[in-house]
Amino acid sequence: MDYSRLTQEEMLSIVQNGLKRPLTPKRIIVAGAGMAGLVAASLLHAAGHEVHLLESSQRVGGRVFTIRTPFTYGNHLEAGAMRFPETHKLVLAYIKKFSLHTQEFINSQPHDLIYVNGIMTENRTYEKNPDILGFPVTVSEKGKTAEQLMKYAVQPLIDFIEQDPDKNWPAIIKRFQSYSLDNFLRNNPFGRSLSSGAIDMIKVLLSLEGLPELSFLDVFRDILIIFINPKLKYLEIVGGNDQLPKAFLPQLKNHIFFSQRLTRIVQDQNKVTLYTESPLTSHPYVFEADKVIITIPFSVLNFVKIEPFHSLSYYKRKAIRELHYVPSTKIGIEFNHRFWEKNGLSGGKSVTDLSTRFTHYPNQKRASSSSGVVIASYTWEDDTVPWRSFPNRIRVKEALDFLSLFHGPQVYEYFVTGHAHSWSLDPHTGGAFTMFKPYQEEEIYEAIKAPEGRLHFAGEHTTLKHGWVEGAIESGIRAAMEVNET
Ligand SMILES: Cc1cc2nc3c(=O)[nH]c(=O)nc-3n(C[C@H](O)[C@H](O)[C@H](O)COP(=O)(O)OP(=O)(O)OC[C@H]3O[C@@H](n4cnc5c(N)ncnc54)[C@H](O)[C@@H]3O)c2cc1C
Ligand SMILES: O=C(O)C(=O)Cc1ccccc1
Repeated sequence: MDYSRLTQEEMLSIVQNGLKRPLTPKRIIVAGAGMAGLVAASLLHAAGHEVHLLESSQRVGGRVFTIRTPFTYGNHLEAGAMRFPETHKLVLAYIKKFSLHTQEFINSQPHDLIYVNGIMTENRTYEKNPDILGFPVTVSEKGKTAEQLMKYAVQPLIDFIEQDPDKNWPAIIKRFQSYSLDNFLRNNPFGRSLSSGAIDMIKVLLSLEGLPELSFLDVFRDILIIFINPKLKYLEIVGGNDQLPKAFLPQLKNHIFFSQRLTRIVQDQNKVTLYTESPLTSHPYVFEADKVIITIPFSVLNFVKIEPFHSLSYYKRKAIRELHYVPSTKIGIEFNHRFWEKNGLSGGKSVTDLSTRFTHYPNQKRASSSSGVVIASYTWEDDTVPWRSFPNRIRVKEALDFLSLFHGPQVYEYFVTGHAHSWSLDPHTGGAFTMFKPYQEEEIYEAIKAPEGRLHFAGEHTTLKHGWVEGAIESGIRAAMEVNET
């Protein structure tokens, strides 16, 4: 059975009630203690299997990564997942299951600053008169915001999907999986092609300028449907999103081997043998299992020898080689006074065509201290490449200088400290999240998630919710069902 066809209701029921008890418990190893691995291990352990996790780092959470050092106590940088759309019901179900406190993640608001084409304005002014930014749009495109222009280009697609999602998505994939984002916007199949000025406006204001060659469908599904919906609300966990992966520790802490980097997998008729080494000491270890769930990002799975060669299909190996991981860098800067709040920015963001691109301000209305950490820069794909080349010290300094263009020299007066995380330099992930290139959805999506003998696969990359915790959870449930039922 293809458990990736489980409905949201079926998955929510599994989160609440667990899996059915197996006839014969198995020895199961889960490689990777990110959200996918934790969910799969939690469900299988509760069902009665003997479960262990192998994790190369020294923490759980993976790309849910709340960085607290070097910031003042109570402050942190969400280097990975920072916002959960209210439509991501599986994330919300686990937040509720663990009784975690949330608050609104304010994704945008009227006082958001925009500094583009040398013009400084606020979101509320731009929304009334988008042409203020000076993009060379056509007469028919005048008076429309980037979100409105994007919606105009994709509305026929949204309408077709809404008619009958289950029936229509396969046809959409067939017809549009060859389109890159750029190609779809320039040669719109619905006769709604946009001018290059309008496309520039969309790419700058929606932070898409770095990924025009990526699959239009993937960008549409993972980013556009979400970010062009002004009514959609987002949540964050008060005190740090890492409380979500850490909430699995009471159940799993005695079943996780940390600092165990998987280097080799050998499967035979009766078992799987896993070879690891400690990244700290290079000491080798060996583990055996009846079934294995691999949640390791394919970017780093390329460095794991999987034997015998034909224990993986041609298309699985092709997928592991080819799957694209978007680079991303986040730079957090702590200030001892939340000066941005006097401009009405509690939460919300600044958007610019300068190298910092998106800046996110913390929602700290209830904070006890006067300090706060701003995500001074959040970049994706090509936009993040220049930031990778600098050491952290320079990244923080450059980001602070860019911030001074928005907020003046007070940024230097209130500056406390800063820290940056570049995901493509992270040896545990090798990138931020997957995004398909054109044609990959039809060519390798099924192979990415398909089991291969005793090996099962989970992780955000094995779903069509690339770049979201919801996808990781969904995959963990699916893989747990596969292992439990076979
Ligand atoms: C910059 C950024 C921003 C994001 N923003 C959001 C957001 O706002 N909202 C949202 O919902 N999602 C967001 N995401 C996506 C979300 O964080 C991920 O989709 C999700 O956390 C992935 O979980 P996973 O279990 O699939 O993979 P991971 O979390 O990567 O877990 C894989 C685990 O495997 C371990 N590992 C790697 N190699 C080995 C090895 N050889 N041996 C053993 N263990 C190994 C890793 O250390 C890691 O713990 C963001 C991600 C990034 C990077
Ligand atoms: O919310 C974010 O910042 C994310 O990372 C979500 C996301 C998912 C897929 C592509 C880009 C961003």
